Amino acid sequence: MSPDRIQDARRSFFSAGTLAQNLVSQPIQRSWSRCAALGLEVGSRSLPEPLTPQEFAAAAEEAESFKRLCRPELEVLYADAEANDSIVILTNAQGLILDTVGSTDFAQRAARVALRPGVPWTEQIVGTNAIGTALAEGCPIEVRGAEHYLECNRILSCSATPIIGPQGKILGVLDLSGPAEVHQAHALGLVRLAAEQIEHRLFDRGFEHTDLVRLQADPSLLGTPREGILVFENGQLKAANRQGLLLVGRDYGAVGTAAWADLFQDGLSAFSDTGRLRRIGGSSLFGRLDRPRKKVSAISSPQQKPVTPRAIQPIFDLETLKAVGRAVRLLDADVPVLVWGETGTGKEIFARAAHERCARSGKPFVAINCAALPETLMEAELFGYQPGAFTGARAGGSKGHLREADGGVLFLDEIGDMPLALQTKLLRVLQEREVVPLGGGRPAAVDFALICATNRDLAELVRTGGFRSDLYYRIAQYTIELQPLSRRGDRDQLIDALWEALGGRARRITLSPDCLAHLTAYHWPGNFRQLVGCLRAMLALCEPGETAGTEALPSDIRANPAECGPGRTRSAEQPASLDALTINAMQDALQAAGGNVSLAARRLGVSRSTLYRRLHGQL
Ligand SMILES: Nc1ncnc2c1ncn2[C@@H]1O[C@H](COP(=O)(O)OP(=O)(O)OP(=O)(O)O)[C@@H](O)[C@H]1O
Repeated sequence: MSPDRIQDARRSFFSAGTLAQNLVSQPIQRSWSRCAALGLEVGSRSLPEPLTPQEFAAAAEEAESFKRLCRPELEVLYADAEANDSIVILTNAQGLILDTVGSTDFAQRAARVALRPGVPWTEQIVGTNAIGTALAEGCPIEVRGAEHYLECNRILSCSATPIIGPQGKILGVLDLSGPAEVHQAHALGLVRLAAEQIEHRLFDRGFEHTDLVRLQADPSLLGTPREGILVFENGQLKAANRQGLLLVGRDYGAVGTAAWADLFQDGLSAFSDTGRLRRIGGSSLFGRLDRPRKKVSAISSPQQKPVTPRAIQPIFDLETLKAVGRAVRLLDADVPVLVWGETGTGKEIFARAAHERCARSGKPFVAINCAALPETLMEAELFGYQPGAFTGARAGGSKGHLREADGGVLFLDEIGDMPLALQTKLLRVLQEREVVPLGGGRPAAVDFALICATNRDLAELVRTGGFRSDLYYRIAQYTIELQPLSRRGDRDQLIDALWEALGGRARRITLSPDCLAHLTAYHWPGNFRQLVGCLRAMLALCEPGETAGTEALPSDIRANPAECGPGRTRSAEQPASLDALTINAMQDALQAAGGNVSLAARRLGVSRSTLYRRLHGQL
């Protein structure tokens, strides 16, 4: 919808009180009417109240398994969001923002209208918006600029979709938000696809005792996230995904009410495991039946126990494998290890690999991201607390992550973001090997091996007073540096290995030589995270047996000519335009910074996202 048409629609709705036909979509019109009926002030500038840190911690803990379930898709979208000055948002079923990842620049702008973790974005509180309206309408929606009810939210352009559980209950919302002036035509498609994959994974476990039917009009899509799923217990429809219901022309109202015989002409017991299924009053479909394997009593509900995302085996080059070996020897000798690397270079994956191979492998691996924990909660989360230590504390108290790591390995990610007061406390634990929980109580002995990680210059932080020197010398006895992908000369082999690990070969999807050349030439500022995310997205968009050409690539990678990656040479004969000189200067700065976008942007005196967008032809 063009901005002018939205303005016309606003004028007729807010001044004349009428809804002009077709100026904005029906769902937006319905939402405006709901907001008007609630008496929301369009010009209101008061921001929605965030939850208190304790309330937010409780909500985040409750949603922990849901967040874990959505993590692979968040990583896929993260790469796209960072490149497009946008953020990915995950909320719970009440529209409370649990997580945002993506462009730091845009996240800061979004925070000015309280689009940030800890704030509920329901229609009742912030008027028409993609998250709240997707919840109210129960379907995917895009809300652009002035379609937002409140004037202050016009700076946003957001696409959101509810994530729906097997019984039709909304579990949360996935949203991609960016600046209103940039129309991201593919954003809604991307979040829908991601939600479809999350919803599909919900059927991986918990339905072993039931008849689970996979459906598709095209048999080659059976076994992919595009397939429909219907679950029957004693012939009654008990669960389904959206695609499954669409294929049989029903909605979630059919779950719990419809029977097999209402949907198909062929009897369930007569259906052999794979074949055609004739619908009642419709065309036939291809189906595959997973027959029950376990007794009902042994099964817990899939919503209570969502599956953990399918992770791929890490792929290490020889250098990294040797570094893992060194880390193992250090951990076994009780020497802390510091892993340094740009974002997404696989610092946590590296730490996990070292844990799996070290003497403490049978014991816990506890990973804590010091940048992700709100400062107010970090102390309680790390050191634990006594019952009633503070308002909002869990009744039984908490052991704390340091004690949870007892016997195993503690991984402190983004250690450079730990507040100074906690650095002092952590140093004491490392020296005395005991933890004193908040609110008093007896000190408890702890024994863990320590791996810290950062993408910051800790020595510089020490010089500027942001990091305690004594803690620095304690944790940085041995530093391992992980190379950014921009510096790796084996990117083609790496892409090939990741493609295989992600299932590309198993699904008979090949990368065309041109496509592989683009992927190889690209400098991957988001490193493994961006590369894995990009390959996952390409796999999701390709059909089995297909060859992925350059059209399957995200636009920024496609726009980066294969021969013009880092290390390209400039022709001395060609006169350079101002624009070309700027781009070249940016590319040189990026190369000089070893591919570190933040560092290059700092040196050039421009923002990270300006550098990024400029290099990818978006400015
Ligand atoms: N060696 C690897 N092989 C395969 N995939 C990897 C590898 N390293 C990282 N990844 C992928 O990249 C993602 C990010 O990895 P990880 O969280 O370890 O990076 P990080 O350097 O700790 O990131 P950050 O600095 O943002 O904390 C992983 O979830 C995984 O998908």
